[in-house]
Amino acid sequence: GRPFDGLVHTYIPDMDEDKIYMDYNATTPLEPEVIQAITKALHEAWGNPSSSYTAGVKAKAAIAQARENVARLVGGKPEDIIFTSGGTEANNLVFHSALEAYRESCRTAEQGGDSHHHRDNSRTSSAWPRPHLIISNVEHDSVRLTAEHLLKDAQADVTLVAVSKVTGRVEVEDVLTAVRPNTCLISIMMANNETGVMMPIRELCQRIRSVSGQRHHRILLHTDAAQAIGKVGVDARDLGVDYLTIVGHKFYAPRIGALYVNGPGSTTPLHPMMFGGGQERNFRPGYGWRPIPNAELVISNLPEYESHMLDTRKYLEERLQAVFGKERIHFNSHFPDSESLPNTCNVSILGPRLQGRKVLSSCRRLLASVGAACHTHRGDRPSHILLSCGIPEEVAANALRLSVGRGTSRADVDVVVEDLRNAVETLESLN
Ligand SMILES: O=C(O)CC[SeH]
Repeated sequence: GRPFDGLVHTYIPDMDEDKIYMDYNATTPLEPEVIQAITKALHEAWGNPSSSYTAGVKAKAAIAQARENVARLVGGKPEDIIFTSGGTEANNLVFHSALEAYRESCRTAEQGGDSHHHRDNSRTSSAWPRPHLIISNVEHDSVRLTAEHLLKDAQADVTLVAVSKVTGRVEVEDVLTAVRPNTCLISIMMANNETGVMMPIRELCQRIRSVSGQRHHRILLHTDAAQAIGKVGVDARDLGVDYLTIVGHKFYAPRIGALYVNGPGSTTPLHPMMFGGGQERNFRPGYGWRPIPNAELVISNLPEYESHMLDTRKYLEERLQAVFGKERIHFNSHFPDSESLPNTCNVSILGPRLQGRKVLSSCRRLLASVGAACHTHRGDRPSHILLSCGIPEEVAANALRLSVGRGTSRADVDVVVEDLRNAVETLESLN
């Protein structure tokens, strides 16, 4: 791969030498140490972890080590970590568990002799209101579409709390206003994948817990931390969440996921969506890849990663304004009153011929996106996330999402800005 700046041993495998990757919010390459650890595990720890002979014992030990690594990464205990196939499964498991917990609390109330609620083993007796879910209007599709499905399937009522067009984030008061007696889950992402804006999760959890005492139905709290881990500190217990979603392929690990649950099945409800061979204490049976050996890399290097990515992103923004002029550059990820991820620059180069996809396809070296990778099917429509944040349509249409990584250098930024300048010149010279 290309030489890097020496900060970390990161390289971009299998990529043309002259390409510059700036789409780290979409996915990250694996660290060499991770590839080595996986290769080692494939050679030595291939056994069934339930088997008592060496290969099985080694496999079980590898999983235990990965679980401990992930627990340290998010400030939990190893028993709080449930491995999943990815972030989507982890998010779905949260919604499934929250609805099951709500139904159980309804049945418990009925069994308490509450006569006017007739006994009914259907999912929720008609006497009880449907469970109510609260999410934001800028969530990842694995949260938004899960909630949408439950609404369409008449399994739950859903409120999408709109982010503020001033701060780009969900405001705690607006979430509190949306709470109902039948609210059973609030799921708000820790940081948005397109704007990089961080949500006030800690304050939200504190305020919700302060009102939960007098309620019949517990409000469970979840945050999808996929975009935050590896970029900023993530401490589930400090945040005060019941669930926290972890995704490996956003911090140079394999494409697997995990769910932090504060005391799964005891302090916090967790109900399996699948049944089988007992893996993951039956919360999530079935074998999948476990190794996230590079948690130590994040734990010991996070301050350097974070400051390097912030420095690189700020340099990128300076160079964009220097080359295109401040009046032609609109930063869609600048919300002065909000915290944001260190690595994310969502920018529009203003002009009638400079739609994001056109500009990117005219670039020779830059590899980036106009928004979430899973929204590519939306064609040229501006990102609904940017529109929800109050970005005008003609500005959102020109959005480029530039997300830098641990190994992105200032030299890479210079190449990318020059590439963008050439692309814009070409597009504006077309008659
Ligand atoms: O934002 C991205 O590209 C990753 C989630 Se689809």
